[in-house]
Amino acid sequence: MGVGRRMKKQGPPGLLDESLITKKRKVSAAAPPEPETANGRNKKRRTSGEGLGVKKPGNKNREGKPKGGNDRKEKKKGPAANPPKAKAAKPTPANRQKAVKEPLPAVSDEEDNFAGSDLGSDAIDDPDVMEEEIGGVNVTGLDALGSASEAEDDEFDDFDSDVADSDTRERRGMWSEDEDDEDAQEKLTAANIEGLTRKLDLEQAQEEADAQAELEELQTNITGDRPKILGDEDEDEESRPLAPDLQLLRSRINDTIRVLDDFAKLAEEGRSRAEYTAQLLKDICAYYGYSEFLAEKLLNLFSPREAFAFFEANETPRPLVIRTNTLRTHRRELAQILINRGVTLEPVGKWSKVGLQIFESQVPLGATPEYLAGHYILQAASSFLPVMALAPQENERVLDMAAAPGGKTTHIAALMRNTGCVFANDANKERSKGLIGNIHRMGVKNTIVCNYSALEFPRVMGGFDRVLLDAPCSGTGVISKDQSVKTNKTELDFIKLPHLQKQLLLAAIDSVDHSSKTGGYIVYSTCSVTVEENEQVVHYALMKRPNVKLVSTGLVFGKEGFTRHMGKVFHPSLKETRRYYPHTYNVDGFFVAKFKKVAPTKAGAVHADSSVKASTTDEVPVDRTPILEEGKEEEDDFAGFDEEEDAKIIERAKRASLRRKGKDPRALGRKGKKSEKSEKSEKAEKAEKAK
Ligand SMILES: C[S@@+](CC[C@H](N)C(=O)[O-])C[C@H]1O[C@@H](n2cnc3c(N)ncnc32)[C@H](O)[C@@H]1O
Repeated sequence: MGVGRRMKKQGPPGLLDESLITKKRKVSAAAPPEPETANGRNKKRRTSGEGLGVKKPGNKNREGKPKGGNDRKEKKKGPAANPPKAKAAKPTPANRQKAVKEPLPAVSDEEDNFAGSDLGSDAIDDPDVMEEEIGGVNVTGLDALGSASEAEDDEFDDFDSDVADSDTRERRGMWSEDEDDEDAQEKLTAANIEGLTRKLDLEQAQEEADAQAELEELQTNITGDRPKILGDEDEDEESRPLAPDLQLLRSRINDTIRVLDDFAKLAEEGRSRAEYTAQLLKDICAYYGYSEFLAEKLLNLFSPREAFAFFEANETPRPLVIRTNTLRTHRRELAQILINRGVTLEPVGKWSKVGLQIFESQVPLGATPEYLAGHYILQAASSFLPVMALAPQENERVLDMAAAPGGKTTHIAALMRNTGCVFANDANKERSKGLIGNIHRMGVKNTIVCNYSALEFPRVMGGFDRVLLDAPCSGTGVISKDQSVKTNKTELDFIKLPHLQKQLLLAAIDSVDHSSKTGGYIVYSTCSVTVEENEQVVHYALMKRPNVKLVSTGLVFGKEGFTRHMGKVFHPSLKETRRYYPHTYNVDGFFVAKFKKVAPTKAGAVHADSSVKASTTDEVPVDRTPILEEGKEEEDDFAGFDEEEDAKIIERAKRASLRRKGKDPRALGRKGKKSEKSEKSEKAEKAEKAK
């Protein structure tokens, strides 16, 4: 049982990062969000997770002092050291959880988002699992990503400004969409003020705790001890207790990280870095409940200290966020109504004009009249990002390749103001029903739902102005929502999934019209943080399709993608891609890459066996990119409804199919010729008769 589970049993987790909000508020509202240092994160965490009954990083234990003594000492410290507890009269995470944990509608548009992937439980199909999250409201502020007190333009504004909100605009208050409505704004703020005040109280308490923690750490560092962490070589493994001592584990994780941070000074004589790293890996697996395979993969993405922050963040839920459906309403109107219903909320930050972060709610957010009328959708904040990067324009033709249950499709349609045409495709029929439901509920009228394996594109249809591939993935970015990811991912998953993702991405590229007057873009996203599913997939596509290049995502925050990792070197333009982590931005882990297609795909670049059926859970994915006619390299790769060409492709597919079955494909040719002949003689007969 992982710590997450344990926490569920023992009560809700502590605050994720309240101080992040406070700190960000101190900097200029116009300043772009900056990632928190892993160090800073750790300090904050020291004050949370009390329900665990374990020590937090930086406590006195890591100095080798008796644990029990430290516990007592900490209790004595009182409110400053443990703000959430000290503020008992204030709303606690448990209160908040209770407030929003109301029954949800039986059929939720977005529920069961992890089910039914083509890759079954191996692939995470939807990071927007917000319905399930309602019980886990976290007061952490997404406004850490930008000030909440930013000018709010009408959500129907030109999209570019949605992506990169102008910093030069005057600040007009939290909700105002124009300068004449200060009264309305005052009312709204007053209604919401109670909840926000409580939040600020918590922030203050958190700050005090941080200061205390910093002091402690300073004291620890002054002592400059060399903690005894590693066991002796001749130590008997079997003599160790079976059940891990969580307190000890956590303390040792802290100490190990401290040693790895300052190896020369703190490591024991004759011990190597590798030994400490191995110990850390073991302890992380035992403490958080990861398989060693996955923990190592994740550990390798970060410095030890940052990895710890990442693993910690996976133990707490991300903030609950809703996206305003601008086809139906405006964010301020929606906020007003929800506040009147007893919801405490705030804009997610200046990076989005449509997101609202929910702090508490007296009503079930998945069953309000506004929800049922499609005024909003429960959607993880990071799920806004791929669509913002895609930046669909009015009157374009857009393909959403893996669309169910439609969080991003409905966002795309809203940005296009219901003009043009969106093709929302998903290989999973069951999930497509949820997609259709969301499309109807949210008043989307420019979208056609289809049910193909996306590997079939562009043979199904091509020539799109923009394509979004929000690919099925392992879900290592959303572990806080699905703790099973910690143990159910195997080496094979990280072979099969990237293989499928690569083929899907090639299909996405081949489905775009490079000569589109307004677009020619492809966005690839996953809710995973592994390099195999992200940089490696993008790098593969760049190698296979020299007719695309990576361009800026236009997103105002996010960490650069890797250009090298564990000895692998990727194309330098990978720095244009963006990574999102729960511990840096308090959003789900995500990856976003944006390509521009600059030329048609050369026919020679595409080789596939199109006879194989769409991928299913058990199949090892195979290359199913479309077959283009050889000798037509210079032509556009638009794959519309060219009957003659389609007939040839089908013929080739049939031959390939026969070959695969061990049959002679020439039989098909003979049959084909025969039928051609008989067709001719039939025509001749008819002509005779007509005479
Ligand atoms: C990450 S989810 C998509 C979430 C969706 N974009 C949203 O925002 O609501 C991935 C989706 O890919 C679908 N999928 C898996 N394999 C596919 C394939 N070969 N072709 C098309 N869709 C596929 C799954 O059914 C799943 O709905």
